[in-house]
Amino acid sequence: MNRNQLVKQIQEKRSFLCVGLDTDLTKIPNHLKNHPNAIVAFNKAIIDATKDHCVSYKINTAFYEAMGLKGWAAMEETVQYIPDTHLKIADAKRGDIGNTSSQYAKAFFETLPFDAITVAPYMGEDSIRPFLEYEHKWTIVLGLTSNKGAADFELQSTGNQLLYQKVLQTVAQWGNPNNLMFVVGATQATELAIIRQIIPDHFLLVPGVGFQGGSLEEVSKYGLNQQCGLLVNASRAIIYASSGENFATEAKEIAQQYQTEMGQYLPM
Ligand SMILES: O=C(O)c1cc(=O)[nH]c(=O)n1[C@@H]1O[C@H](COP(=O)(O)O)[C@@H](O)[C@H]1O
Repeated sequence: MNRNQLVKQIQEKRSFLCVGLDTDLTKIPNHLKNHPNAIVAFNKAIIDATKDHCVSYKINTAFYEAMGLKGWAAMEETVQYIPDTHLKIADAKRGDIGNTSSQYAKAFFETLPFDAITVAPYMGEDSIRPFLEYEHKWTIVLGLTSNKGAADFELQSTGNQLLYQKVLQTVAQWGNPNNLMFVVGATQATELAIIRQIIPDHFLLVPGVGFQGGSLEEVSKYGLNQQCGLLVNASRAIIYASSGENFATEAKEIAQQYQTEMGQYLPM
């Protein structure tokens, strides 16, 4: 999916919501737990219920990898079920020497039909290049993350800027706003004004609203650009909105609430 297609989806739906499929067998409703393909049944119901209110789905691969072969199969079936109108993100946080990153890129962009993958920048340019070589695919590099540990490295000073700012500035030169996004945690909304000075045009993937306490209003205030430029992710707040048989209806309700609020903030 290219940038124009993504922006068109956002305009049409008046939503920049990304639903996170962090599906955990221990947290899905009891009535589904004995289903022979429980994770997929849960994900399909969530996708059916929320697809009109979001423009993207993010599959956090850890939740699937933790289940071994069955989990990997569930991930494959889930990503194939996501409509092509929606940006399909593999939240895999990969990155290794170039030779190995090429295999990660192949796994998620060729073997699996993802549009985007999250990547850690620590190993530098050659670890990120193989992902950027794919046309119409997106590399989403960790910038300023939502967790407490962001203070350990990302927020440390390196001369006249913070480390995460150096990452944004440097990585932005390796790609362009059509194939590169950055992760910025919603809990870091006040930094967004500075971030927009460094990368005014790029899309940002912003997790951390809902359970982690980030504010959609703040994120929108400081993070929106003329083409929206934001994908705000919520996982647990949506998919576990209810642990009862009405889980999909409740998920839809929360997704719709996000959509309505986003519509009020969108500049276009
Ligand atoms: O890359 C991510 O998606 C990510 C980066 C970050 O800084 N913080 C963060 O929470 N995430 C992911 O975003 C999702 C947040 O989930 P909820 O807190 O349940 O909405 C999880 O899949 C996290 O792994």
